[in-house]
Formats: sequence, C-alpha cells, structure tokens
Amino acid sequence: MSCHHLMRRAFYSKHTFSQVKQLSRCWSSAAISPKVTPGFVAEVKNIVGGSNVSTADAVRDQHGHDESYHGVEPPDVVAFAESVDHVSQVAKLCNDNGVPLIPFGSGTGLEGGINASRGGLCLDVTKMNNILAVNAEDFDCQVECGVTRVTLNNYLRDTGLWFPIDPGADASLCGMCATSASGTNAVRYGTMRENTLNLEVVLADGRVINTAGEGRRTKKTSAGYNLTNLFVGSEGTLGIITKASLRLSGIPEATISATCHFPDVQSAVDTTVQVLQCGIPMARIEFLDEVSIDACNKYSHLDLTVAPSLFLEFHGFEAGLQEQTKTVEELVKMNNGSEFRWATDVDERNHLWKARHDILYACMALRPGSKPYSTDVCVPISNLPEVIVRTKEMIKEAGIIGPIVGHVGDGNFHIFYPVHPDDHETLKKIKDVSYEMALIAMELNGTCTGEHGIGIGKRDLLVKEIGEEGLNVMKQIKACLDPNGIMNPGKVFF
Ligand SMILES: Cc1cc2c(cc1C)N(C[C@H](O)[C@H](O)[C@H](O)COP(=O)(O)OP(=O)(O)OC[C@H]1O[C@@H](n3cnc4c(N)ncnc43)[C@H](O)[C@@H]1O)c1[nH]c(=O)[nH]c(=O)c1N2
Ligand SMILES: CC(C)CC(=O)C(=O)O
Ligand SMILES: [Mn+2]
Repeated sequence: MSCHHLMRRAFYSKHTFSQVKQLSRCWSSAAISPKVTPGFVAEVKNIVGGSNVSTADAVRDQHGHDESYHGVEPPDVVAFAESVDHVSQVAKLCNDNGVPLIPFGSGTGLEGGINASRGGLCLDVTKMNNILAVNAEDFDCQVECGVTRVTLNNYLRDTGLWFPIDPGADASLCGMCATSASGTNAVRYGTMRENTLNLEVVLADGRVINTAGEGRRTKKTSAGYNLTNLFVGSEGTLGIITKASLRLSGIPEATISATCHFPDVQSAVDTTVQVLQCGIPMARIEFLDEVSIDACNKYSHLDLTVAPSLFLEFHGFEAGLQEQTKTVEELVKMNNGSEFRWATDVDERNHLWKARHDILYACMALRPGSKPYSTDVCVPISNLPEVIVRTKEMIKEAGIIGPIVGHVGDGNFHIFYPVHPDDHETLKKIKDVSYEMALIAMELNGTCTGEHGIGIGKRDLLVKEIGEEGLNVMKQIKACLDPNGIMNPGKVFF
C-alpha cells in the first residue's frame, strides 16, 4: 500500500464526512499525485487545448465524487477530451509519467468509481457527444462516449426505435457500459452486457482497439474471446471507452402500467416468480416495500396503499396485452394481492415511473439533511424472499431506516439508507447490515452487486465472491492491459 494511500485511509477514519469534504478542498490546492507537475499540466494543455484543462478547486471537487455517500477525493487536474485522438494522447502521457487516469462519464455512479483516491488526471468525456450512426433496419446505433441515454432516446424518437436500458439517472452510455448498468427494463431487454455490440477503447498506452473488430455490429459473433464484455463492467480500470455500438429495440405499440399491493414480501415475490414462469414477457416488475411506498407517497404525491407492492409494465400489441394483464391479475389475486391500479395514459405512467426513479431522493427526504447509502445485491430469483426477509430482520434489530426497492424480475434489489454523514453510530450499523446482506446473498448463490459495480465500496467483497484464484486472473488481465497501473487505480481491487 502506498504511503499516500495509508495517509488517506488514516485521514478518512479520523474525520467526519463534512470535515473530509472541507479538508479535501484545502488539500486539493496541493497536487496529490507528485507526478502532476506544472510541466505535466502544460503538456496536457498542448494536447487538448488550454481551455479544456482545469486545476480550479470547484472543477476538481465536482469531478471527485459521484452520487454515492463516499466523500470527495478530487483529482489534481481535470481535462476535457474532444476526440479519440485527445484521449489516446492523454492516456499515453499519463502512462509515460505514471499519472493515475480516471475516466469521467457523467458522475452518476453509486460506488465511488470516479473518486481520485490516488490523485491524478480526471478525463471528462462529456464533450464527445455525437451520435455517429443509427442503422434503423438493423436495430443498432453507434455513439460517442459522452452521449447520454436520454439524449439518444430523444434523437431516436421519430425512428420508432429506442434504447431501453434505464437506470433512472441520465448517465452517459459509455459510463453505463463501464459499470454494466441495467435498471427497470432489464427483465425484458437485458443489461448493458446483452446490448453492447462493439466498443472502441483507448488502452492505457494510447493504443486504440475495437473490441469486436472495426465496423462490426452483428447481433452474434463467435470470433475469439469476448473482449466487448471484458470492458463492459471494467469501471475505467482497463481503458477508456470512446465509442459504443449498441442494440436498439422497437418502441412497443402499446404500453400499460399498473400497481398492486400484497400482505407481505413473500407473496409479492411469489407472484413475480409465477408471472415469469408463465412466460409473460414483462417489461418491468419492480418491488417496493412499505417504507419505500410511504416515501414515494410523500415525495412524489402518490396515494398508494402503504404495503409491499409491485409496479408493473407490459409492452406489446394491444390484443396480446389484454391476455397478459388478465393472467397477471389472476396470479396477483391467487397470492392475496389487491386489485390493479392502472396507469394507461402516458402522463400517469410517466408520473408513476418518475416516482420510482426518484426513490433515492424520496428516501433521503425521510431524514432531511441525510446522504444516501445504497446497496445492490442480486440472487437467483427463488432465493429472493429469503434474502429480503433476513435483511429486514437485521434492519429491525439494528433500529435503522432501510427502504427496499427491487428489480425483482431479475432477483436484484437495493436498500437505501438515508444517513446523516456525521452520524457515525448509524453509519457503522448500516455498513454492518449491508456487509452481512451481501454475504447472505453470496451464500444464496448471488452476487454482491447486480448493477452498480464494485468501485471502492465492495473491493473486499469481490474476493469473497470470485475467490483468490479468480481475482488473481482478473489482476493478471489488468496487468497485461495496464502494466503501469494508471487506469483508475484503487477501484475494483485494492
Ligand atoms: C438516482 C440514481 C438511480 C440509479 C443510478 C444512479 C442514480 C444517481 N444508477 C447508477 C448509474 O446510473 C450508473 O452507475 C451509470 O451507469 C454510470 O454512468 P456515468 O456516465 O455517470 O459514469 P460515472 O462518470 O459515474 O463513472 C462510473 C464508472 O465508470 C467509469 N467510466 C465512466 N465513463 C467511462 C468511459 N467512457 N470509459 C471507461 N470508463 C468509464 C468511471 O471511471 C467510473 O469508474 C443505476 N444503475 C443501474 O445499473 N441501475 C439502476 O437502477 C440505477 N439507478
Ligand atoms: C439504489 C439507487 C440509488 C438506484 C437504483 O439502482 C434504483 O433506483 O434502482
Ligand atoms: Mn437499480
């Protein structure tokens, strides 16, 4: 462990979140990585242009944290790339000088992925925001790394196509590749893994590769190793993704949303399993426990019954949907669920899903002034009731507030703990319960993260999940692609 790392660790363990935030600002006036010299900054300016480089505190602070509870760790310098050539030259410069290089998509991550724990250069790619091609007949497109999900969908509106992966946040599409994001539509449309056809990646030494070969954008390939999926979920530790070829889907002819509630968690999850077993191609099946529903009612002005609930969405042809909704209604009834509350008109549907996506902010409003500590585990769906019920017991025993929401159709769920950053006692309880929950998920053949990634928060869990040997192979791959260890150091592994 480097001296700098030890210093940081000691520092963070002794200070409150707000002190750290304040002090890291003072710190930030001095270079964290001694290799970021004025000469180095001048060379970066030569590459991307003076106006695309900043060492201002405000800019570094803004780039030193994501939407998670982790404190601010600003980089020494922020550079804005405008082309692949910029990215390639900056990578080579960092590599030659041993300067940490942290790719920045849009900063919506939830595991501290962009924190500059070891200082260095943050490469912001938001200016690379061109939609390069839409091949409507082939259901695919190619975008530069800074294009966000909402921008792409607005652009596609008149084509009858859309990009369905929806983490709620308006993340950059290559940031979504980097974290292997998914969200509410994954039960029907898959995750970033299934929807990425090819990536252009700049490696640590500046080389540029296309993971499936230049220009390839097929739905299938058996050509060699799957480099595309090596980079999906690599969290900026293997290279900078500069372009993505993505699969698109047809906008469904008809869409219906509904909510219903249940006497307990088990019946909501049993219903989900039975719906999937019947082969109903649900677009969304989201679980919200009674605490989340209460938070949603208050924050998003809904008037739902405060009970474990499902938010459902059906996509398809009008006639088919009638059959599907009828079957699901019957299954809900069989499991003692309530009547459906329908949301058929577009405004009503948007309001419902906005409320679901705003859950993070709704939960924080339960404790004004709090920050969100979010968790993310995924298990085989039949084990979902057990992990949720056991976690709820731990939450009750610890005396903390922990609303649960889940992409139940995938066996994936989150708990958001609204916590005051200075409340160490509660924070410790939350960390303990979260850790235990991840261990339970793994004991039940699950993973410690379904969609948010490892970042800095789950590094010790990764080795438990993958095993020493598996982790060693990951480290060997990293060493092969990034021998100087400059790519987002301190993320995914220690
Ligand atoms: C309110 C809310 C709700 C949700 C979520 C966030 C928030 C704020 N998320 C998480 C989030 O949307 C997700 O992590 C994004 O995919 C990250 O994209 P950014 O562009 O913001 O990456 P960001 O800039 O935060 O970076 C994330 C990581 O990727 C790396 N990175 C970014 N761009 C890169 C590039 N071009 N090349 C290489 N590495 C790059 C970074 O270095 C970092 O390690 C989520 N997610 C989810 O899966 N399901 C969900 O339901 C939700 N819900
Ligand atoms: C845990 C949350 C902050 C985000 C998320 O993944 C969700 O709302 O589904
Ligand atoms: Mn989620």
